[in-house]
Amino acid sequence: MMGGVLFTEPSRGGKPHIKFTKGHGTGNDFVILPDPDGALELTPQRVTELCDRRFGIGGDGVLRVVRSAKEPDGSPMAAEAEWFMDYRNSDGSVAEMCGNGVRVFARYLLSEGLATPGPSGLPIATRAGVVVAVVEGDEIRVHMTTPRVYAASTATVGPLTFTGMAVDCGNPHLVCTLHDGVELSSLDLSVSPGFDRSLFAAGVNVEFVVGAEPVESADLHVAMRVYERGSGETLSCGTGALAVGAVALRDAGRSTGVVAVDVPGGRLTVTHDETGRWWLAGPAVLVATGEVAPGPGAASGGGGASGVAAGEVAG
Ligand SMILES: N[C@@H](CCC[C@H](N)C(=O)O)C(=O)O
Repeated sequence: MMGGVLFTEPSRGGKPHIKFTKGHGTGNDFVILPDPDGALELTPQRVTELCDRRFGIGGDGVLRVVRSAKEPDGSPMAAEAEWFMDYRNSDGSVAEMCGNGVRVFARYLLSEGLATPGPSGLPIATRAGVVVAVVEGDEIRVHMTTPRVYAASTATVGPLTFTGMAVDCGNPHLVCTLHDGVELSSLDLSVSPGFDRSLFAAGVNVEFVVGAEPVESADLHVAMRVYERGSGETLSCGTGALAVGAVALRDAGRSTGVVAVDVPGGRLTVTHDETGRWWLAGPAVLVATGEVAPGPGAASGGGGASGVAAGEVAG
């Protein structure tokens, strides 16, 4: 395990240094900030600085680790889940849920000894409700909130228009199936796909999906790429995979089943089981710890670049 970390401590020169851990789930990467008592003022600017891949630590988002009781969005769930995942996209925006993030968040809590799973797993509060994480070796499997497939819509990528289904996974998704002859790798996702802003007033995460060769471990197998609201194209999106899995099972006329979802960063597995639960499973890895020197005025929300003062990489 990496060195133990907990929020700020007076450090060199008397400046408070913020401790962080870096982690990822299938290449969807996060800066994890322990803030058990909710003392950290995490402005959108601070988030963008931390997530900057050249001037900061780099990440698709930030996971602030705060006790539910200490966070207004989390306190209604405090009796059910001690810890709240405060998720921020790399552009500083707040999101309701992050499927890879919550798996990495669980790995972090367990690695730091901040939580012990109960008989049914480790409950974690999110803006989309309480989810429950279960460790299975290198993988973390999460009982997610139920995805709701609710409307047909379209997305555009350059001159191409794709039909898709809107899916609510706590956060918004639009799952588009590619037409025959269009390669997943050919899509230019360097800019946001076009979408119906009257349907997705708060923005949307857009998944592009193709069928893949059967695999033994799953009933269905697909591959996807994603353009995430607030982060751009990422190597993986857990809630995106959940949305894709829900649409794939629905299109196959199946009420239950296992869907292997290949993403550029690896494979996630979505399961709808006989009890009606939806599960998301995949690897969740912590790769480094370090300290960030707050920039000038950062504690009060001002600017300043993040300076990594010290770090340690997991072996
Ligand atoms: N990568 C995440 C989703 C993160 C939030 C999303 N960009 C949004 O704004 O809804 C995942 O693994 O689910």
